[in-house]
Amino acid sequence: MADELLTVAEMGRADRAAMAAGVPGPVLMERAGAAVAAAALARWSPCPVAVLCGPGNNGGDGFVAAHLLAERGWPVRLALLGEVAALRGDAAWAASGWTAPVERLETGVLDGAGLVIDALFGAGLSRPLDGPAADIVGEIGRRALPLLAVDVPSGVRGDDGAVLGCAPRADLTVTFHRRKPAHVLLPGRLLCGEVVLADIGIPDGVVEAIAPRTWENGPRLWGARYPWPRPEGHKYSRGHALVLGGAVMTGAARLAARAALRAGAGLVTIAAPPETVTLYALSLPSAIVLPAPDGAAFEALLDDPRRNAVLLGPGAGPGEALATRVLAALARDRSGVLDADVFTSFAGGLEPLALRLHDRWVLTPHDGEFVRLFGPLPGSRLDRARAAARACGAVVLLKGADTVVAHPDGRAAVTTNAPPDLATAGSGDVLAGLIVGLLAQGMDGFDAACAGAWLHGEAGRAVGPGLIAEDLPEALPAVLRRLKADA
Ligand SMILES: NC(=O)C1=CN([C@@H]2O[C@H](COP(=O)(O)OP(=O)(O)OC[C@H]3O[C@@H](n4cnc5c(N)ncnc54)[C@H](O)[C@@H]3O)[C@@H](O)[C@H]2O)[C@H](O)CC1
Ligand SMILES: [K+]
Repeated sequence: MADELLTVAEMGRADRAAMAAGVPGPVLMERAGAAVAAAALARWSPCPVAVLCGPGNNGGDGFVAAHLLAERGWPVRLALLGEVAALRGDAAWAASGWTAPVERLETGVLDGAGLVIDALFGAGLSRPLDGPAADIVGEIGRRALPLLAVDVPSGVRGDDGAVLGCAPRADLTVTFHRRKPAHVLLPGRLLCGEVVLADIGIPDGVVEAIAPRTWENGPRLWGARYPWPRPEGHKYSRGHALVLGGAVMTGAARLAARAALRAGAGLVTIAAPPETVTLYALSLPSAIVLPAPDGAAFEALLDDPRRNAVLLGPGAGPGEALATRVLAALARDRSGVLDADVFTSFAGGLEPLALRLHDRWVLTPHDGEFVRLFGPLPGSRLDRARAAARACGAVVLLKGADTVVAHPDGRAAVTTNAPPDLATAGSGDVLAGLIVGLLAQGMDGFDAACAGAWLHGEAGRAVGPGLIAEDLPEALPAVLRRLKADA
């Protein structure tokens, strides 16, 4: 599938499994270095190159790439952090193939360079850059030199994309066999630039044996289960979403309801305060709008099992009334989405939710709402979303430029297609609507959250700068046409 994301430890297992399967380490390194050289040849015209090698196998890749570029007539200078004699294993083997001078790692090696190849640290980074490594990274930035990073930009932590101390901004990063979280989570993703994934001959069966639990979000993950309308279908077979409408912030539920319809829900009902029924009805002819003056009226709407998916939160106003409606929805066998004001209504009191939630429910907090409900959990966004999903029993979609979807069973997907234009009022309401619309059609919680997040990103890219939330549902038909064409 190649959308799996391997942790640094899993990548090490893959390397070892490949060697156990008869692919020697030097062959892996030779192929890695060749992929680096090929990427440089493809992207840049011949120019003086400064190859910066670290003391481990990342440096080994650099030695191989330097040798291959020099063979193609590129002027190459190579600088090493540490001594050649200190190199071990595959890196020592790679260095033996470099017969030109090995310079000390100092900023002077950058003089006249048109390209820098950063082979200082990769999977073995274990602490913030310091000393000569930090100095030369700073100088590369000051000189704004084009940079090709080997595996990851040095200083970026493979498992979460965090920057330890400092790290250069790469134009291109060549990584091997499978991408790591650092290539999709921020800030790592931004520092990597374009990521080239190179096959270094690790047998595919190796990944199956590792059975990774993290993917980059995309149609290959859930497309086979996308609920396309069937010829024999009708609106009642495409589910019925119930959206709780607010009395004041009516736009949120209207955006969500429209998005749910665009996502393909057969019917959408907005449960509205009586005084707002006309407003909702006028703005959404295809939605059913029913008055729900109190909790009992809302529960009466919930009691109809055809209303199989429920969205609560957007524009509902935090407090006891919303909490009561949420618990009423959870008391019935429904799927649904909890968003926005729900997290304030249950701030610090996850227990009542966790007792009733299951994995056909999706929570869609942004960072602030996440902390309000789950507290300041440690670790990366992947770690935190996973911990929250495990704690509450529902799928947790932690919104951001690198939205993470996590299932209570440990699966997680990172979404990388969201443009910054999506950071606008109402965008989250549309996302919640997309997800409840997909749930209504029978997608499971993890698939619906992943597909919703991806469609949301694609709609955002389709509209682009100047985007307002109202544009997003309208952009969906074109996105779905492309999704269907590519299926
Ligand atoms: N067969 C394989 O495993 C392949 C690996 N590939 C490349 O190898 C690197 C991983 O190499 P490794 O030796 O494990 O670590 P690094 O080269 O990333 O780090 C070297 C070494 O540096 C020390 N160190 C860590 N952090 C710092 C720091 N901040 N300052 C100074 N020194 C530091 C630590 O001791 C590390 O061990 C992987 O990224 C690939 O590029 C091949 O490409 C494929 C086969
Ligand atoms: K590197």
